[in-house]
Amino acid sequence: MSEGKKLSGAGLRGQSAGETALSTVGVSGSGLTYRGYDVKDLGENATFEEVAYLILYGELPTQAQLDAYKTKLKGLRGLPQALKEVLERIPAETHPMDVMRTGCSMLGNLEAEHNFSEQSEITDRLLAAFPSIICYWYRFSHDGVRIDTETDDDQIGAHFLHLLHGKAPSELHAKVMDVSLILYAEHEFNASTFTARVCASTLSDMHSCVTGAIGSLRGPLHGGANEAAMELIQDMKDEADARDILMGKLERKDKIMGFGHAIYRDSDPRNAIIKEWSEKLAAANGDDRLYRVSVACEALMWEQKKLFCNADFFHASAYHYMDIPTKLFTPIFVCSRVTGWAAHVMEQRSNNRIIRPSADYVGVAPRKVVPIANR
Ligand SMILES: CC(=O)SCCNC(=O)CCNC(=O)[C@H](O)C(C)(C)COP(=O)(O)OP(=O)(O)OC[C@H]1O[C@@H](n2cnc3c(N)ncnc32)[C@H](O)[C@@H]1OP(=O)(O)O
Ligand SMILES: O=C([O-])CC(=O)C(=O)O
Repeated sequence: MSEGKKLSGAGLRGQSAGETALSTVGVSGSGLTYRGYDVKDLGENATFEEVAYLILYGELPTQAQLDAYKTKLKGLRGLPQALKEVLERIPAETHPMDVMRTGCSMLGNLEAEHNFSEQSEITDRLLAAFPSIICYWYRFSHDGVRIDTETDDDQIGAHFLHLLHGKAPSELHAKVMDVSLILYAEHEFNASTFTARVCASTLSDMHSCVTGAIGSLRGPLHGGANEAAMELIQDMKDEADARDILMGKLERKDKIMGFGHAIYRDSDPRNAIIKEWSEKLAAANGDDRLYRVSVACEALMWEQKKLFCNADFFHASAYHYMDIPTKLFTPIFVCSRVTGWAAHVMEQRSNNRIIRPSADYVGVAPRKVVPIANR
C-alpha cells in the first residue's frame, strides 16, 4: 500500500485487495513504476511496444524480440468482415467508448478464448485491433469511408493517427502518441483494472474482462476525465478567463475534471511528462492558448485547493493539438491500458481466488412478507 496519501474511508480506499508484480503507484508519495522501471525512464528511453512487451511478458525485449513482436502486431490489424458490419451499424452519435465496448465484445464472439493457454494471443490481437476498431467506426460513421486498417506503420500510436487522419503523422505527433500510450499503459488496482480482475477471478474469458474494464474506464471520474478536461478548457479565452471560470466552479463546489487522484498525494508523475509534450505541440502549432489556460488552471487549483493535475489534464490539450476529436480521447486510453488490464487478468489467473468481499448490512430488520391483498 502507498506510504503517501492518507488512505481510509469509503471506496475501499487504503485496503489492500491483493498482490501485484506489475506496477507501483505512489509508493514514495509520487512515483510510478512498471515492473521496476520508472515511467519517466520508459517515456524517455523506450517505445510503447517495448513497454507493452515488458508489461505482458515480464522483461524489456531484445531487438530481435521487439522486431518479431511488432511484426506480429502489424499482422493482427485487420478486422473480420462480421465485426466491420457490426461497426457500420453503430450510429455516429454513439459515444466511442460504447463502440470500443461493443467492438471488444463482438471480437469475443468471433475469436473466442477457448482456454487460458490462448490468453497471450488474445491480448496481442486486442492490442493490435483496438485502434482499427475505433478508427474504422469513426471514419465510416463520420466520413462515409470504409478504411483499410492494415497499415504498415511501425508503431501503434502512428497507426492510430494514420487511420484517423488518412495520412501518416508527423514525427512529433507520432512521438507524442507513443509517449502518451506509455503513460496510460498500467496503474495497479485502479477502478477499470480492478473490474477486469474481479471478472477474471470468476475464471471468465479475456474479452469479458476487458469489455467490463472498458465500461469502468468510460466514467468521468476515471478515464473519461480527459474528455471532460477538454470540455472545461476549450472555451477559455486566456489565463484571466481560466481563473474566473474555475473560481466560479470552485464556489459552486463543482468537481474539476483532470485534477486530484485516489492514491497520489501531491503530484501525478505522468503529468509533468505529458505537460512538456503539450508545450512542444503548442509551439509547433503556433497557437498556445490551450496550453496557457491549462497552466493557469493548474496554478489556480494548487493555490486554492492544493489539487494537482492527474494524467488526464494535459492530455486534453496535447490530443487537441494533434487534431484528435475530443470524443476519441478515452478510446486511446483503452488502446494503451489493454496491456495493463490483460497483464492483471493473467496475474489473477495465475494465483486465483474468487474476489468476493463482504458488505455491512444497513437495511431494515428481518420481517415477514405481508400477503399482497393486505399491503
Ligand atoms: C487516469 C485517471 O483515472 S486519473 C483520475 C481522473 N478523474 C478525474 O480527474 C476526476 C476528478 N477527480 C476526482 O473526482 C477525484 O480526485 C478522484 C475520483 C480522482 C479521486 O477521488 P478521492 O480519492 O475520493 O479524492 P480525495 O479523497 O483526494 O478528495 C479529497 C477532497 O477533495 C475534493 N476533490 C478531489 N478531487 C477534486 C476535483 N477534481 N475537483 C474538486 N474537488 C476535488 C473531494 O471532493 C474531497 O472533498 P471533501 O473532503 O469535501 O469530500
Ligand atoms: O489509479 C487510478 O485510480 C486512476 C489512474 O490514474 C489510472 O488508472 O491511470
